Amino acid sequence: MDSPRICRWGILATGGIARAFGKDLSVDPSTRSVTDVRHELVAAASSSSITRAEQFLRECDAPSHAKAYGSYQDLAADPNLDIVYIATPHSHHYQNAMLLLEAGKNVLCEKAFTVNARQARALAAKAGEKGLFLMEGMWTRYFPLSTYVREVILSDRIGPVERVLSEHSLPYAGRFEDDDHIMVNPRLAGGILLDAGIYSLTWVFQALYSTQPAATRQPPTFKSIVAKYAPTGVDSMVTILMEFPRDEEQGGTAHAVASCSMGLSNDAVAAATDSVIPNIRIQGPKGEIQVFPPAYRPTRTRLILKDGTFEDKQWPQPGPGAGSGWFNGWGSNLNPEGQGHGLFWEADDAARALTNGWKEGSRLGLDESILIVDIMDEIRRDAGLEYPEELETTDYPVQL
Ligand SMILES: NC(=O)C1=CN([C@@H]2O[C@H](COP(=O)(O)OP(=O)(O)OC[C@H]3O[C@@H](n4cnc5c(N)ncnc54)[C@H](OP(=O)(O)O)[C@@H]3O)[C@@H](O)[C@H]2O)C=CC1
Ligand SMILES: O=C1OC[C@@H](O)[C@H](O)[C@H]1O
Repeated sequence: MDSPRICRWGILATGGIARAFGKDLSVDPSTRSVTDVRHELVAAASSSSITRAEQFLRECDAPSHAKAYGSYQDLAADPNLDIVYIATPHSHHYQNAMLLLEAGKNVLCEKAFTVNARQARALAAKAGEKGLFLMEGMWTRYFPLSTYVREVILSDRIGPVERVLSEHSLPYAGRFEDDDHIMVNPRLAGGILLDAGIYSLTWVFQALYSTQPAATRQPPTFKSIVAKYAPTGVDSMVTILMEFPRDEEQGGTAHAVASCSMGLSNDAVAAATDSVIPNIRIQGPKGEIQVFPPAYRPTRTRLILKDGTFEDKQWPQPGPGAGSGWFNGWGSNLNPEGQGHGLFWEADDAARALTNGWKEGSRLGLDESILIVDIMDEIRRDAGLEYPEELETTDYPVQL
């Protein structure tokens, strides 16, 4: 057997998800039956201070030779990296990714990919021009649970999908210390759509778009309703009604409802209390596949078929991992000590792509990332939601 390819990672930013990702890189891949790739955290940069980057590397158990940088520019100039993971707020993804691509770095960029689709297209074009790998870090697509759900759909066990109900809310309202919080600050491209709605859309797209034949699948038409968070004007609740054309053989259209809220508790409370209420339901004429909360990191599915089949499955994240100590807004520890977080699945996919010379993620290509940002653009436009000009621009470099 060939020895695994070691992928040398840099991490840009040192916040919550950066720490979870950094810790996941050190989880032994054999615990998830992965033998072709391994990861090494070899550098991290903090825009706050080099001391912060040093502390971050220690928290992530990075090897002693890992380099700490006090600026993102210094990280971009490091010649010893295979790829860089961007973990800044949405507002900064475009500028950060452009910095890295210009410096010749492969990039894995956290969701939501960019503030708008013009920026997503500009990044895809830059990556293409430079022959670099570029992927949106929509980790949920890479879980074995998601592979199983897609297989259920592709194997026709529930028949052609007719409807998807997809919900992801976070119980944050009233819990922000101030209006600078990442979730509600327009200067950080806050708002529930880019933060959480993208997961509701992810499940709709896994069921009704990426599982359809590439040659015939078509973008949906849709309508949306948006409520706003009064103190800052960002979106606080979004409901999207979608209609997907189906191919000639299936006929008609499939419907989807994708919703998200920063004030409701159904997702997090359901996860904390082990509720039996699914928040994703993918329905066809022969039955349905359900996914239980939270939608971004589900660990439980249920298949119910009209022939009497009842298939419950648990999908714990492998470990042992270091635990990120990552709490949701309801106080539930989403990644207790001893468990992996689950970000290693997307890291594996990116590392595998580098080995094979692929330029995009295998479960979410750039075209689909761009299409989803296009939809979010239109929802924001219809609701009169615009971020500050320097966040929406495709100019580079712009100081934010
Ligand atoms: N996949 C998932 O499950 C999750 C994904 N996310 C996504 O990850 C990204 C970051 O979220 P999260 O880690 O929660 O955010 P945090 O606020 O915890 O961290 C963001 C980091 O970005 C850097 N940063 C640079 N400029 C700014 C700025 N002007 N204001 C604030 N931070 C800045 C800081 O690092 P430094 O000072 O070191 O430069 C900061 O620590 C978002 O895109 C979010 O949607 C978030 C949570 C979960
Ligand atoms: O991606 C995310 O998943 C989990 C949420 O708690 C967080 O707000 C979001 O950014």
